Amino acid sequence: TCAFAGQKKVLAAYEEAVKCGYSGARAGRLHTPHGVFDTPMFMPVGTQATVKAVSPRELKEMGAQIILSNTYHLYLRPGTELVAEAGGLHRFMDWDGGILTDSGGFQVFSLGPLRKITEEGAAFRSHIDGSTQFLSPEIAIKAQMNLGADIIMAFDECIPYPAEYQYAKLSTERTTRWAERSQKAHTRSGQALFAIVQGGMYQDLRRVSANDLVSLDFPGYGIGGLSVGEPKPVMYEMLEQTVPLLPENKPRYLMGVGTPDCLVEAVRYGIDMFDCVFPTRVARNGTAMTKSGRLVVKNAAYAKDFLPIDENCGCYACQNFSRAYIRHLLKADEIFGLRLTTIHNLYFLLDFTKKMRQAILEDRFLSFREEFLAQYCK
Ligand SMILES: Nc1nc(=O)c2cc3nc(NCCN4CCCCC4)[nH]c3cc2[nH]1
Ligand SMILES: [Zn+2]
Repeated sequence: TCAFAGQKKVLAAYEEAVKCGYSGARAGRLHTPHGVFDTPMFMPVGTQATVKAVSPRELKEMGAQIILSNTYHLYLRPGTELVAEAGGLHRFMDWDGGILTDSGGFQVFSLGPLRKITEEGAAFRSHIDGSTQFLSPEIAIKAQMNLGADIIMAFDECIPYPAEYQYAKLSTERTTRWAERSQKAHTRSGQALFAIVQGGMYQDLRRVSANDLVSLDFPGYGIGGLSVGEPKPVMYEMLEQTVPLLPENKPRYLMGVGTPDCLVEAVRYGIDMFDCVFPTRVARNGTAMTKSGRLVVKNAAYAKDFLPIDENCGCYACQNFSRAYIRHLLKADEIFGLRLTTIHNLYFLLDFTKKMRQAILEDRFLSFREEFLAQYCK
């Protein structure tokens, strides 16, 4: 096991990671000001200070440990100073578990139309009111200190896919300079600042990015610039190049991933933390996640199906309601229908990472992965 080495200035520490077999899979515990959390972990996404359609009480009940929120959105609305005046994001949204905020590095490039990137930062137009806005490492870090999350992310550029080698090289070098500026601007003790590895889909740039950020010594590392439309084998290859270069005793967070098949592969490479809007987003169009793939509850086939979505699922939806009932609600545009599919999908992924952790601790992760992939149709 890798004992936790003392880290200056931070609490997102990594304790007792248990290696499993010859895979890089490990089960660890993440220390934050709001508790100690088990990894591998899935983090439900609450972009605008709410995980859509579910309450903090329901999140707690289904086993959520850390939830994600977005600096880009909260900076534009309601404003991060306002959240600070409200007592910070935990108070504002009544969540006493862990919170991780993304820095805006992805949202600016994926949401903000018309953007211009310079050494200083990124100029963009607000997707809300079209106003001209600007984010830099300093502004993004100050905004995240105002929000008061337990783990915050360095300001980076998520390189689009595909990208020319030269562009990926220059952007990755700039992201490393932005990481250093993020570090200098980060003065809030007790809050962990993670760097984000870039490098596009180029092995050498991925290695340079990882090595440069490791030498700047962060308490944890995000792996960015993936799940941006590249084929899954390319994503796995980038993980294979990057993860081994990151310190064993620090958490690795694969940003924006994902579906259960991606999670089980990424855990094998040594990833500890995941976030994705996928479970909450597909829930809102009536799709439920199961261990054999997706189940579109809205389909006519389930009109008289009085079984739950998944008979072996312990979630509130599966314990109390049938497919026929949920389908009826969805067809009738009843909000409760979306809530039930969302509760199920979040529970499914939270439970899935719990099952992976258990398999790692019992040294049977590789057979767990085999069995799961055999049953799961993508
Ligand atoms: N700061 C930052 N840097 C990144 O490179 C990054 C890379 C990311 N890649 C994704 N992928 C999300 C893909 N998602 C899948 C489900 C449907 C909506 C899009 N999210 C990301 C977030 C990111 N955040
Ligand atoms: Zn369920």
